[in-house]
Amino acid sequence: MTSSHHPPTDLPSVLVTDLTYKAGFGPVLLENINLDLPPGSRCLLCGANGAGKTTLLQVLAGKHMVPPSAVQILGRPAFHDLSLVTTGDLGYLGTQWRSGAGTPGGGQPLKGNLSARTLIYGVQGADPARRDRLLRLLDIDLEWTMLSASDGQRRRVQIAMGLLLPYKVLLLDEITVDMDVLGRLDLLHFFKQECEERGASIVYATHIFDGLEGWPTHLAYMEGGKVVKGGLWAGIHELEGGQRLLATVEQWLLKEKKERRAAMAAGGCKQDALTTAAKQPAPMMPSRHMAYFR
Ligand SMILES: Nc1ncnc2c1ncn2[C@@H]1O[C@H](COP(=O)(O)OP(=O)(O)OP(=O)(O)O)[C@@H](O)[C@H]1O
Repeated sequence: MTSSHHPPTDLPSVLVTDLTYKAGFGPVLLENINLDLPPGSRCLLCGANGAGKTTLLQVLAGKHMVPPSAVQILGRPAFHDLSLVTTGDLGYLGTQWRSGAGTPGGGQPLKGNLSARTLIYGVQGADPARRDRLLRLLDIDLEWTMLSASDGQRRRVQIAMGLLLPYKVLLLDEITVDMDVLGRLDLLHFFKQECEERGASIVYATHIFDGLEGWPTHLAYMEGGKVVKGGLWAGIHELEGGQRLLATVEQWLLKEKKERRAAMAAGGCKQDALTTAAKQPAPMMPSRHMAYFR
């Protein structure tokens, strides 16, 4: 099946509506998130460690079940419409090596000492010109083997595999972290071209802001599972007048840290009570099932 089954429309590339998500019986990890990214968007997803960026990207990638109306990618429900992945329309590149590189649904660890050539030429349906362009861009030696390549070299091969098919929506989770500065800037430039020339959309989670000035069209800043600042880049008043991105995000993070510490100090007595309760012996439970929760 090819993406020609889905003719171009004016639909948003990514539409998230009142998304709240919790993992099984666990805590709420994402709360009341709204996001509307038209074709051609480049959205910078940022926030402190544990803010929920990876969780949100994984939900957008269709890895977790949410109501079809909560997350629509190209007008199709992210979890329920498998064709998003099988056509290559939706790509996901995370920090782990995934068997279906660049696509959700993988997750097997890399096994065997495969060469870059085997991996890259193994991606079915890739356009040879696009493949050559990516090999040049990422400066890949096809003779690299994955067990002897460096982290950055392995990452380059992974990125190339993930980009071989011309995605319409690409989700990136900290993928440039092991790359040298030149490789990183070249890649950012390539992504910008893809959005401007093909109308692709990218959501990019990162803590590295070097070279990002002028790159994003949208921002989503997360705190505790919520998007607390977001929308069109031009509409974010703190970033007006050439204010540096790093300095601005640093201020937001500092403010959040102070508020979190103040809340913890205020909740000290409550915490003590919880700790005391936790130290009590677990009650006897009559069934094996309930014993599981002790
Ligand atoms: N399956 C799960 N069950 C319970 N809690 C989880 C689960 N997955 C993630 N979390 C918690 O959700 C929160 C958000 O995690 P997430 O990995 O999305 O953060 P992040 O913003 O990507 O962080 P970082 O910048 O460190 O990569 C964390 O507190 C994490 O411990």
